[in-house]
Amino acid sequence: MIHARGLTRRFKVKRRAVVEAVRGVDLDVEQGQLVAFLGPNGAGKSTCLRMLTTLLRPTAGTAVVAGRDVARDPAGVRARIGYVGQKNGAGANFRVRDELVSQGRAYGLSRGAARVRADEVLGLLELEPMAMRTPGTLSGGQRRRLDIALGLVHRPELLFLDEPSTGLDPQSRADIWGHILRLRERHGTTIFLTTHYLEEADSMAERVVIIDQGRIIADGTAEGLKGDLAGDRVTVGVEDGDAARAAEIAERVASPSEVVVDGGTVRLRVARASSVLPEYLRVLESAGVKVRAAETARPTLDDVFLALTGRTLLESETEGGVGA
Ligand SMILES: Nc1ncnc2c1ncn2[C@@H]1O[C@H](COP(=O)(O)OP(=O)(O)OP(=O)(O)O)[C@@H](O)[C@H]1O
Repeated sequence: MIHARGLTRRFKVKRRAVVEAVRGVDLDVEQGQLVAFLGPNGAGKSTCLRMLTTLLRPTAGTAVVAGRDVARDPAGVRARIGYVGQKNGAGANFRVRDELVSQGRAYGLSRGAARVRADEVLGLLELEPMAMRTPGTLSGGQRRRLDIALGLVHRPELLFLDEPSTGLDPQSRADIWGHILRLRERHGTTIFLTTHYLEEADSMAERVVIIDQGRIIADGTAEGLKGDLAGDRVTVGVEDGDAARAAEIAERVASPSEVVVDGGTVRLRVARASSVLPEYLRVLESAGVKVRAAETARPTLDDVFLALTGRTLLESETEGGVGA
């Protein structure tokens, strides 16, 4: 569905300065996949999305999207994809159903066919009760559903969603996700979305692609990335005087990728806490080290980003972007 090679975009900002927003991105997305595209502010997500949806020409590289080349046949790409941007504008004055009908007409459907399709997408996004209202009277979550409905009128095989759940309350976010998952399940739609909510990407998407400073730095299932790149955390509390020995024992029995001693607390990063912890506790006990507390935690996608870049995604966000 998406095949990008060496996709690159530079922006000239001042007389000589150039921002390399996207630097040689290779990406393959197969039909029916749900991919979450993550990265801090300024990482290059929107620029990638705009190139893949033909809104922006690549400086270099190629992309074939839904079987059409973005540079040679942008109209062909646009006819086959749906794009729901961050701020989509359904006009505030038309009724919801009329908005959908006119979108269908804009895609070349006859008046009758556009009406039939409008009713279909109203049903798909459970917007029937709002059909006769104007978008201005809808809640944030309902408006977002209307944005998605508008992106689906022409039955795209591939849907791009830029931050579909941002700015919504937790219940509306869950509701939007329910609809996204259903769309994929019932219609096999390929979905490529950006999100700032790491937990959502973790639990909902089958594939996570992480971009930083214009380059893809990780690509895989959330579980795979966390297992390979971050590892579980094990925290053990001992007497202050025993901490160094507990750390030394950890090096021997737990194969940790990281050991940090902080007062009477020993923090480890290990591949699989559930199999390491019992043995570690047993050896500590037989060495006479008294354990006050022991705790394990699964890694998060932020731990993956930290392992790859030395920064957390959240830190990078507050830095206000890490452009080239
Ligand atoms: N039109 C432009 N002119 C100059 N620089 C640009 C332009 N568009 C984007 N950039 C720069 O390119 C880099 C990538 O921006 P982009 O918007 O793709 O990031 P992003 O990952 O989508 O960020 P966010 O999460 O904040 O939306 C940034 O450094 C940005 O300032």
